[in-house]
Amino acid sequence: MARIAREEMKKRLAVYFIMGSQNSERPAVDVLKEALDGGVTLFQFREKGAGALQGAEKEALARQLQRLCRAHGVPLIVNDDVELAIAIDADGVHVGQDDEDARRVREKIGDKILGVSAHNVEEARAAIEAGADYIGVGPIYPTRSKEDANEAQGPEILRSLREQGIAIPIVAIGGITVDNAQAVIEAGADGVSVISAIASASEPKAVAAALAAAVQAARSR
Ligand SMILES: Cc1ncc(COP(=O)(O)OP(=O)(O)O)c(N)n1
Ligand SMILES: Cc1nc(C(=O)O)sc1CCOP(=O)(O)O
Ligand SMILES: [Mg+2]
Repeated sequence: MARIAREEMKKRLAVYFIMGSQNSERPAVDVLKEALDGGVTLFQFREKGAGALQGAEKEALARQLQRLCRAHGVPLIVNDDVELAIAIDADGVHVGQDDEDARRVREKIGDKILGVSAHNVEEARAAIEAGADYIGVGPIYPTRSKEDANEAQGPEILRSLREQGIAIPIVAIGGITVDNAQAVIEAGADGVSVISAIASASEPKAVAAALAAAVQAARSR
């Protein structure tokens, strides 16, 4: 298997849904099934925070969600837990600045997809050097889904990274909804990453479809 090509990565980032069992009152499997039917293009398993599953239960849920993703041809990325990603043969891993060193993660996961969080141009350059396939930039807008989130930076951070020559695929994250998705793509992101917009929706399929349409509309401008 070879590293994912840049253009393929950009396409995959279009509607990047992140979820763990703690993000919805409904079973995660049901929410993900509907979201995939709506057009989610990439999924991150992020089992984290109060009430998060651990150990064998966490791995069992990851494998359940992975079966769904595979049935839809959508890659599954594991958040933080590199050993779990390797154990279940996930498609990739996402790590932040306080997680395992990205260069070390690249060594461990070979050609799997590597996503790294970056909040400024220095972190973006370091992520590229470490072998990231994409960077997650946020929070763009205020979020209630991450306890230790930084201050919201607005879409200007995306424009600024592009102006400073950062060409790696970028997914924007934090407070993104159907209403502001076009603005972040126009500012330079290749896709949008969301938790609550889909996980808390009464109709995840409809929201995923609306996000896909918004990204597509902004891309074709
Ligand atoms: C796509 C994407 N972007 C950013 C993050 C945040 O990662 P991190 O800063 O490590 O925070 P946690 O998600 O681990 O709490 C992400 N998970 N995904
Ligand atoms: C997981 C995560 N990382 C962020 C960052 O800024 O790095 S913001 C965030 C939570 C995104 O959830 P919502 O779509 O509900 O705002
Ligand atoms: Mg992390």
